Amino acid sequence: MSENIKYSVVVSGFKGAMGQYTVQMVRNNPDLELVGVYSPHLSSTDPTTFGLEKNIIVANEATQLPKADIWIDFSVPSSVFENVKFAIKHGYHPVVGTTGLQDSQVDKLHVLAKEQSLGGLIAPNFGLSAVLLMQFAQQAARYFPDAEIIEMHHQGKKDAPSGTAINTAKKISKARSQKATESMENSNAKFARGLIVDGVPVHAVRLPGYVAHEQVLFGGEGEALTIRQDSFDRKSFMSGVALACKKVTQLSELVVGLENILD
Ligand SMILES: NC(=O)c1ccc[n+]([C@@H]2O[C@H](COP(=O)([O-])OP(=O)(O)OC[C@H]3O[C@@H](n4cnc5c(N)ncnc54)[C@H](O)[C@@H]3O)[C@@H](O)[C@H]2O)c1
Ligand SMILES: O=C(O)C1=N[C@H](C(=O)O)CCC1
Repeated sequence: MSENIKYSVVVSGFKGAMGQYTVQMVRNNPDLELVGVYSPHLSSTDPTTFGLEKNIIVANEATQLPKADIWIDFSVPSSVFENVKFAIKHGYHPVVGTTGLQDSQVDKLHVLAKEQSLGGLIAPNFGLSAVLLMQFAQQAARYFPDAEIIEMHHQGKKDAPSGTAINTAKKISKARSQKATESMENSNAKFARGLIVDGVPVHAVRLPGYVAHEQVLFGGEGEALTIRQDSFDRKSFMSGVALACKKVTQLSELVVGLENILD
C-alpha cells in the first residue's frame, strides 16, 4: 500500500460469522481503520457492548454510518443488493463477499458504479484455494465437457447452491468446447441429479463440522479428474478481503472475482 495512506472502513453484517472475522482483520491491519459497523435489529448501538472502541459508530440503519473509503459487506443474500446500492450511491468503494446477487443485479450495480467512476469488488469467494479451483476447472472443462459440482458447507448457510458453485458452473459452461454428453433437461430424476446451473449439475451438502468446501468431478472416456478445495477456517478468506481493500480504491469500475485483482 502507498506510504501513510490509511483507508477508512465500515463493515456491514459485522455480527455474523464472517463479519466478526472481518472486524478483527480490519482492526489488526495497519493500513485500515474501522470507523463503523452495521447490522439492522440491534438491541444496543453502544460499541463497548460489542467489544469495540468508543469512537466506532455502531449503526442499525445504514444512514447512521460515517463516511468511509470502503464498505465491506458480509450480510445476507436478501439484503446485499440494497446494501451495495446504498454503498455506491454514498461513495463507499464496495468489497462484497455476500452471495446471492442475481446477474441482473450485478449489472445494475456495475452501471451505478460506472456512473460514479467508483471502483469495487464482488467476490463469491475470497479464498485462494477456491479461486484456483475455479481456474483449474475452467482449464479442465476445455477437454472434459462432462462435469458435476459438489459443494459442502456448514448448516448455518442460508443460500444453496453456494455462490462459488454457481460461479464455477458458469466458468465451466463458458470454457466447454463441446456440449456435455447427457441432456439434463430430459433427466427423469431431477431432484437426485442436483440443480442444473448453466448445464452443470450442482449438489449442495449442509453438515455440521463443515466450513466451506467444493469438489468438481470431470468424467471422460475411461478416466476421471477430481479437483477439490477446502476452507477449514474462515481466517482463510481474510487475506483476500485485505487485498481487496488495498486494491479497490484504485479501481474505477465494479469488478467481479478476486482473480481479477491478484498480482
Ligand atoms: N465471498 C466469500 O469468500 C465468502 C466467505 C464466507 C461467506 N460468504 C458469504 O457471506 C455472507 C455472510 O456469511 P456468514 O456466514 O457471515 O452469515 P451470517 O448469517 O453468520 O451473518 C450475516 C449477518 O448479517 C446480518 N444482517 C442481516 N440483515 C442485514 C442487512 N440488511 N445488512 C447488514 N447485515 C445484515 C445478520 O444479522 C448476520 O449477523 C453469506 O452470503 C455467505 O455466503 C462469502
Ligand atoms: O460460508 C459461506 O456461506 C460461504 N459462502 C460462499 C459461497 O456461497 O460460495 C463462499 C464460501 C463460504
